[in-house]
Amino acid sequence: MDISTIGIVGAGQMGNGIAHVMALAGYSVTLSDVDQDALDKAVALIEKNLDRQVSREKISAEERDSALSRITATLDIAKAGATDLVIEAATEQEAVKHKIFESLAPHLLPHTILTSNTSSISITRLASRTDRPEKFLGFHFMNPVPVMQLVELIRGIATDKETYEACMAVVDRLGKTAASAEDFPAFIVNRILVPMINEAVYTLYEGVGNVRSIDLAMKLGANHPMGPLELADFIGLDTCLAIMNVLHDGLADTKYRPCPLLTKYVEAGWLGRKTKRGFYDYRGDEPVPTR
Ligand SMILES: CC(=O)CC(=O)SCCNC(=O)CCNC(=O)[C@H](O)C(C)(C)COP(=O)(O)OP(=O)(O)OC[C@H]1O[C@@H](n2cnc3c(N)ncnc32)[C@H](O)[C@@H]1OP(=O)(O)O
Ligand SMILES: NC(=O)C1=CN([C@@H]2O[C@H](COP(=O)(O)OP(=O)(O)OC[C@H]3O[C@@H](n4cnc5c(N)ncnc54)[C@H](OP(=O)(O)O)[C@@H]3O)[C@@H](O)[C@H]2O)C=CC1
Repeated sequence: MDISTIGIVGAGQMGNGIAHVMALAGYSVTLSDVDQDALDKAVALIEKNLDRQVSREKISAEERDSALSRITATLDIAKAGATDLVIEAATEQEAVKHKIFESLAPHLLPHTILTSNTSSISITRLASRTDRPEKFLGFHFMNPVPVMQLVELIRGIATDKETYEACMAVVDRLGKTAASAEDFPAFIVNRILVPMINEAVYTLYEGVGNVRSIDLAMKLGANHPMGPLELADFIGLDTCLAIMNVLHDGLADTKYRPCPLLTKYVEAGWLGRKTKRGFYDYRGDEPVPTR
């Protein structure tokens, strides 16, 4: 099946990155959100990131302009539904995602493939509430989308071969690499990465190190490009907590217990970079550790 139009639901940090790479690869993109402010910010950020690519001579000014002309931002979810491939990239809450797939249902074309960029939630369960579980796939990009090479593809129990192959062809056209994961809580990357981040928060909670020393230790001691707390702020602490809850509930093992300190930051609304405060405070010129 040939895919030329893409609908993205959710214009947060992942939605804007996915719109960016899809438009650059020549797809016609409809980006939707419930919030006009989120849409405006997403388009401005895409423009800024494309400009940076032009200034670093990764793309030409013409490629930037035609990519931008292929993106339509809208509050109308119906327009995102009437496309060849829908990628849901809204907040990591199962109820929110079910509601989005329900709202999309009347607007889908008969051949529309439905996917979710979820970090952790069961693809089989999301698919089972739609009219097309065989045309449903986990399409999991990594953050920042324009930079990261990997896309995890997760088949639900009913996903058919044609759907998987059509999405694999999209990954190829983006110049990215796919890894297949089975549909178990948090798939591959986050099953390994997010418990490590949670352990870093326990390390902070128990006073083994402070924010700076924990991040420094993992950057210089394990050659990670970002320390685990810096990375948690980058991902979003609400998303990290949601993933730990899916692992804890789905695998029923206490080793996935979310650290109470992570919960406390989320309860405070200190969600990391996106709210300008998390394990670091980003309101000044330089990030300042909050512990
Ligand atoms: C939670 C989930 O479900 C799954 C996940 O995504 S988990 C998170 C996975 N991601 C990671 O682990 C990221 C870890 N961090 C890194 O790899 C690096 O710190 C990084 C790539 C983000 C930045 O690298 P860096 O060397 O410190 O920064 P910098 O030199 O400024 O940037 C490198 C390139 O990335 C680009 N870049 C950096 N941040 C970007 C962003 N947010 N958006 C777009 N492009 C970005 C820069 O423009 C630069 O591009 P060029 O090479 O074309 O010049
Ligand atoms: N952050 C990361 O590193 C990664 C995240 N993911 C996954 O991608 C998805 C999005 O994450 P991310 O972009 O970080 O989250 P963000 O919080 O940055 O963005 C989520 C966006 O979805 C919007 N939204 C909420 N409800 C709806 C709705 N009903 N309809 C349309 N839009 C809605 C939010 O609007 P508002 O702000 O108004 O609520 C917000 O603009 C999640 O499933 C996450 O797990 C996957 C890979 C990496």
